[in-house]
Amino acid sequence: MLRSCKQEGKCCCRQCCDKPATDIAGLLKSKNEECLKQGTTRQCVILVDYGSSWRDHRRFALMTLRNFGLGKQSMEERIYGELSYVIAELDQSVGKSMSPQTMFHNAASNIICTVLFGARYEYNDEALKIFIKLYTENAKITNGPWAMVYDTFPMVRSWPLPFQRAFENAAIAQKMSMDLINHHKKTRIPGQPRDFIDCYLDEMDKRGEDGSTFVEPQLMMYILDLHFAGTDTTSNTLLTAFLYLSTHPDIQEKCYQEIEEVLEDKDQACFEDRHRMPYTQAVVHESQRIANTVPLSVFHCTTKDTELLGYHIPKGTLIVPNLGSAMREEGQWKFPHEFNPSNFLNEQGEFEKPEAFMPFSVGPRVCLGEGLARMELFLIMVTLLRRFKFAWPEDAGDPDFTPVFGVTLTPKPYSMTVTLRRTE
Ligand code: HEM
Repeated sequence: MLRSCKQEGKCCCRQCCDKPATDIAGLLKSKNEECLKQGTTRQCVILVDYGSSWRDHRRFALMTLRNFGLGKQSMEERIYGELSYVIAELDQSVGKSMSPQTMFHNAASNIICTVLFGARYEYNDEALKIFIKLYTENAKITNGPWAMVYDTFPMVRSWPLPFQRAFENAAIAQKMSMDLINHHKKTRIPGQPRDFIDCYLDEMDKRGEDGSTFVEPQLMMYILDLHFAGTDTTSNTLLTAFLYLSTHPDIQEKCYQEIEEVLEDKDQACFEDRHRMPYTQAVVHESQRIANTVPLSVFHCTTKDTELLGYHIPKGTLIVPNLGSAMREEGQWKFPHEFNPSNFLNEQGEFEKPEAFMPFSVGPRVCLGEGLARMELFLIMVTLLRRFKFAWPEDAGDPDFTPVFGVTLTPKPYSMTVTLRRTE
């Protein structure tokens, strides 16, 4: 299939995921689903099959995110609120080297937490540390060799092998999610939602109990879906971006110059400013391309017999969207194998997005948090690059760009030195 796509000069992944309607929007009962399903009878959005429950929950989340300010100023304010803590942490590292590993996870987690639970956690809060540990561990286990063993040999599933860790983690996360819901139930005023949980509880009241898919166990899983999806993805993309920026000082400097020129005396950037910053936009996108954060997307399956590039694909076939291959495919990119913002710039230096760019996937199951993630990446990168200069430490040896594989790709732990450019 890849060969016929190449012959036609088209992007195979896009043609596949973007098929009309919902031909491949289904999901098989995969090992991932089985893994995460243990201990609960519900799934919510990410691993749920195509159908009315998925559609209703997806619509509800998009509407609720919009009501809490996505695309409006209030989401920018949430991001800037969290950025002030990131800046405080980096301020303490000025003149030294620091590892950004947990900092970006904490920040991304807190931004989505303010929408979900109406609260953020201090960076040394035990609950935040536990959430992040559970998510990062499970992101590796569920696409790792032990998950393959689990999937291939049903008889070993109850044995005390390392995949049991994923179930233990899921059980702890579910309990934490349920505690948050119970706390909300005690403190909420119906009809006056403070956050996503309150909105969902209001929706449950509205729909009643007659066959509605809006029920508490779904809410518990929904919180975890959104919290995990909104944390490990954005943070690993930022980690990759700063790994490459600290090792490519020329690119970092060009970004800084453009940001300063465009913002002049303005205290901070807004998301709209991206249209006046083609080079920085290109760097943000190039970071996402090279990060290849969710390399195999979420596994789909065909919902009916379908045709793709002349191939017949029967209903129920497992589809693994290889987003990573699209984002490095020769013929689709000027510089497929190097970190080079020119991949997103035309001859006139204007920002241009090739169709093979699909870190959020495409089609009906496209990432639900794309808008939020894009806003976070732009505002965080612009703000930090304007205030600080990041460099690869002289004594750190050669950088290792090989990521650690999992549901998400993670750069190996690294440090960068931090210098202050401006104080206000
Ligand atoms: C750089 C950051 C992000 C990347 C690269 C990313 C990527 C992806 C990808 C590849 C998928 C699978 C789409 C498919 O099945 O075809 C996905 C699904 C999803 N993402 Fe994201 N994501 C990011 C940030 C976020 C954020 C911030 C949220 C939270 C609001 C989020 C929530 C979701 C949800 C709920 C789904 C499941 C959608 C569905 O099946 O209907 N993501 N994401």
